[in-house]
Amino acid sequence: SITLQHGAHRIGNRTDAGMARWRSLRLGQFIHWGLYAIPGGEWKGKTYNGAAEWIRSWKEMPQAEYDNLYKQFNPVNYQPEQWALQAKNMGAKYMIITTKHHDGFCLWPSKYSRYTVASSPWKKDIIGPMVDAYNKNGIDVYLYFSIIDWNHPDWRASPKTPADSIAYGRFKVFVKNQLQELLTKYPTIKGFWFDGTWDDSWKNDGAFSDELEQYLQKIHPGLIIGSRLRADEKGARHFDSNGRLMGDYEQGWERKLPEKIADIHGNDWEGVMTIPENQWGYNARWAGHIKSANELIEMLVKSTSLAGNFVINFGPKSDGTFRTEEVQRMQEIGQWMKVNGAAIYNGGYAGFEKQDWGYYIRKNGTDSVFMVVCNVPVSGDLRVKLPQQTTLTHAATLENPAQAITPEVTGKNEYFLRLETKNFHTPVVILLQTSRNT
Ligand SMILES: C[C@@H]1N[C@@H](C#Cc2ccccc2)[C@H](O)[C@@H]1O
Repeated sequence: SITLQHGAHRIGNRTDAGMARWRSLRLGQFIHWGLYAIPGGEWKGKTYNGAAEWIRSWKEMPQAEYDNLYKQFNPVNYQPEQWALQAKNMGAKYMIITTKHHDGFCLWPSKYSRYTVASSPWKKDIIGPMVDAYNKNGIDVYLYFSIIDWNHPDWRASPKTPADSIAYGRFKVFVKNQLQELLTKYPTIKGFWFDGTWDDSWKNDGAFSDELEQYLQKIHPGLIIGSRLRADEKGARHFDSNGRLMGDYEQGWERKLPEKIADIHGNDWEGVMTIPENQWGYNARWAGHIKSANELIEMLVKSTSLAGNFVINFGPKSDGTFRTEEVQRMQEIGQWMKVNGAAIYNGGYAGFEKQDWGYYIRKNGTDSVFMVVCNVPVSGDLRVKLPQQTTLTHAATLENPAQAITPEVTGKNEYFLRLETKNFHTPVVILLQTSRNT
């Protein structure tokens, strides 16, 4: 390995209580909300085919016109308490809100910028009431913050001249000030979710990203910050030039998930997922494949089975309401979580041989293992192969815990569980009590 000043400062996962809590939450809600919800993927009769929150970069969108959308930001139907209750009923235990996306518009009245809600017809702080409402409902809040800021005069993707470098130096002070301001105004937040850290200016300044992370931890000990913030002094991101994870969890799983346990290299990780293929902000026209509640539940189960968190994204409309399809997903997922949440919260890798019918999840630190059946075999027989020296002592679904399923023992550590019925409309969860033969 090579000597690095600004690589990973810790080997292995965090072991403190704050990180253990993050690890137990498993299901999060992402919210992308901002000026981009006003055009909603369309402009003057034309449809933007990219991600709605990137419409400012579309050649058909005059940047000055986009930058003036703040004069229309007035979410008269914004009800943070309703948002929080809806998230609670979905079973989300944490929420990530865009305080500022790449367009630079701040959903809080920052004293370091005029490009904020304070300048809009709405005038009031959006973030504060949201943090309060979610915390009141027992949901932790993380603040999304984009380093890229297309609106700020000192932002540079790739400084070319000495003047660029001086401007970008001012920009770094602005970033540090805004982050300190967010921590001061919203002290109950549990961490930052950084984005927009791929440009040269950031990638080639590993020292600053390192110093910034240490500064934030100093003023707010225990903050949880993913790997996307950091670069090392050689421009390596997420993993330093020695292959070690920087930050508190791997934050690269965006619209994709690991397939097997080897893919996570023992690191804490989090997957973030859109319901359409690639829309984070509100898009009036949802085209392409729209994920069903069952698809999202299976992704949540898969993530939990691989010891990771799973965050589902929602893009509220400019008036502060959610589109019907998103409300339906939250309700359907919530119904499943009400019955089966015990398999998700505090769930982790079981260490059992993967079977075709679905996923194993171990309740962390116990001998309780859940089978989540997503693919019901036409035979109705579920094969369970246990590790050596492990025996099955009891099995029953979470839906009918009093109705034990008598396993058929077929050989060394192998059982078949027969399902009473094969017609399920959502993944079915069976709790296995096992014991290790010491
Ligand atoms: C969490 C997500 N990250 C942002 C992005 C991006 C992006 C930008 C360029 C190439 C590939 C992905 C999206 O706008 C959304 O905020």
